[in-house]
Amino acid sequence: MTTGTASADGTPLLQLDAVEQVFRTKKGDVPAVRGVDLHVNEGEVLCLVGESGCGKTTTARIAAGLAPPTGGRVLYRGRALSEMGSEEKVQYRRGVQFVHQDPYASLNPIRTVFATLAAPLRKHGLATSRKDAWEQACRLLEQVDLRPPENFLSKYPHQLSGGQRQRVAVARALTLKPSLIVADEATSMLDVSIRVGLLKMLSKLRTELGTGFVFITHDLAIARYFGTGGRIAVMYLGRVVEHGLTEEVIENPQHPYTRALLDAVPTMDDDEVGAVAGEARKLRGVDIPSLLALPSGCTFHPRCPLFREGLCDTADPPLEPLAVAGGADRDVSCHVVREAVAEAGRAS
Ligand SMILES: Nc1ncnc2c1ncn2[C@@H]1O[C@H](COP(=O)(O)OP(=O)(O)OP(=O)(O)O)[C@@H](O)[C@H]1O
Repeated sequence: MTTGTASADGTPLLQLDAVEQVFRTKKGDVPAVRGVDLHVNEGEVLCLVGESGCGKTTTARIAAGLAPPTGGRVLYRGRALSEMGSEEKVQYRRGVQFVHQDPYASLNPIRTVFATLAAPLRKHGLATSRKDAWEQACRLLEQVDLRPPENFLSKYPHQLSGGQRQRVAVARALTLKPSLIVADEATSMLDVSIRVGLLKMLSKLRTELGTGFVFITHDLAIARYFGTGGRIAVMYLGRVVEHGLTEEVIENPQHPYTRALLDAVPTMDDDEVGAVAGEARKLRGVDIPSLLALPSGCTFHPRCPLFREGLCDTADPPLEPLAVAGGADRDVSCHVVREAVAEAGRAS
């Protein structure tokens, strides 16, 4: 599987342009997303990873049009959502679907599976009759491997297992033949064996239907499995700190935060983690700082094993392309790594 393609004129399917999200709370302003630039091409998978609270869900909700950002723009096929007319908005809403972490919360408990799948088909005029809706619903359930579909159509969410509910949620997302699915920790509430089955099914959809994905997960092992052939963006305190091709980032991480996340993946072979400077692999601080009191300079500096006083605590490192030996298209925001790579380049 390879990365997706931009349209003929190079326009991504979906683009976040300097997106910000500040939540106003009684304790103060919470800058949950702080200037995020991301894009996903047709048929491509972009994984968003990072610890709890780093802004993944907020970014996903903005990408799916569920919350307008307080700054920046979201563009679908090159058109800013904020400037779209009503017909364009309908196309966007059909084209980009959201799959929630908790299918039990996202499915209407008083609707059968058939009613859940038929509602968007009817609303968008895609089913001409009840029989047509029933047949389409059967096909959708087969696509998500719920067979025989007739056994499921009359059931209510509480009569299904967690894995089956999430498959119904995916089937509902597929009703409008979307170009992009934004899946927010879609497998995290499931048991491991069921999780693997769902991931396999989503991968199959990716291949068979060519659907693009923004795939949110805190688990790098899952990102590696699902994101193969795509790109990965690692978030920390509302910012992207590293971005590149999934395999390259996972095999040769550059940002100390990405390296620390990979160290925490239990199944990861240590040999697969590349060495930047042979630094300690443990994070210095234990607690992630509060968004209400962000550290100066690089916000990762209080936890960073590469911390350099006077540099990392004063200047905020921009996310910029980094020439990684033998790699391509890497963006990293770290002063120390950038210096090390530049020095290595001068020495060679
Ligand atoms: N509606 C809100 N009001 C105030 N703060 C919020 C709101 N939604 C999210 N936040 C805060 O914004 C930050 C980012 O939250 P977000 O849910 O996007 O992170 P996440 O990486 O998806 O974490 P998790 O995996 O735990 O959901 C967190 O500090 C969270 O507490």
